[in-house]
Amino acid sequence: MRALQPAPQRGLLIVNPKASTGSRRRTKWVVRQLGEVIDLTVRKTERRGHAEELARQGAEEGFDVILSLGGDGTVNEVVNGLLADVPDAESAPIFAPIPAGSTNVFARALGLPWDRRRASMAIVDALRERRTRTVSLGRVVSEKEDRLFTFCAGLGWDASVIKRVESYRKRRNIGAHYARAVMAELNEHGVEGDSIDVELSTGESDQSTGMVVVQNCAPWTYLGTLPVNLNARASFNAGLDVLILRKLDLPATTRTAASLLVGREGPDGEHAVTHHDLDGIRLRTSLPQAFQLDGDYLGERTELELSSVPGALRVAC
Ligand SMILES: Nc1ncnc2c1ncn2[C@@H]1O[C@H](COP(=O)(O)OP(=O)(O)OP(=O)(O)O)[C@@H](O)[C@H]1O
Repeated sequence: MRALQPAPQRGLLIVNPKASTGSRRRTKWVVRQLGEVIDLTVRKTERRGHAEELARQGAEEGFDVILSLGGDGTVNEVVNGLLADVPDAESAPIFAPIPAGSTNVFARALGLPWDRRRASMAIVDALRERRTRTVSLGRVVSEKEDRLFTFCAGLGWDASVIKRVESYRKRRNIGAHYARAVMAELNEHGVEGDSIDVELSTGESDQSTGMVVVQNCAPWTYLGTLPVNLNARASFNAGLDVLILRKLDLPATTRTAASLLVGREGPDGEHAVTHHDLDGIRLRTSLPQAFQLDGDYLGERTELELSSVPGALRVAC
């Protein structure tokens, strides 16, 4: 007598057709590969915010697995949607990020290969073998939102640069756009902004006049295959890490930039301090400052409450 096979998992693939390295051909290939291992439904996004609605609806409909095919913006929306109405990770669908953006930080931080085809096949294998792992997330509450983030949040200078990169619209050559945005930002505003007051859950406090970057995992981003580490010890198995750039002048910025690109440990010194494994961080500014979440510019904010959400999400990987 043959052993009973478990029923195939029901999967929902949420496709962002506008993602920078997606295509119809690639979507077809991904759908074919996934169709071999799960009972698959495919839905496409039509606008910003739609992936979140589709994921929320998918969780309500009882899909076992929800996958994104897009970049980190789509990952952020899908994760927020699938966890919106559930009490814990165990009650939510399993998530898997199939990379189709330009940097795909979350997927790569999970250990998926840089090569997009190999990354997709790694997810297919994990689904076939029903391999999952649970990771932490970050949460940000401000005057405008209450959202989860998968890898980072930033207030100040890095968010201003991201705003510029988005305004160039990054179809190709993200590295060149990034360099151009950094130079334009330096020329126009320099690196010193209004001060940001920082309060840590440990009771310590500090002040920054450049930027504060909070991470849920490492690295902060990639330039091509090169990881850029601001908080090199940040991990899915720990609380949040934070980098506070205290006071910046141009030579210090150049040294910090060099240590980010060349070193693996991230910056540390009199101008830049990091803190590891925190439960929470509160940021306050007198004037609104640029804010980014998972690499998407979201506008300006004056007050952010960031906290770690341990064991928040189950991922197939
Ligand atoms: N059909 C659509 N039309 C326009 N925008 C969309 C559509 N679907 C999703 N979006 C938005 O596109 C934004 C960018 O998507 P995503 O991050 O997936 O790709 P990307 O920009 O290519 O990735 P990366 O940031 O890694 O380069 C997201 O914020 C998402 O809300």
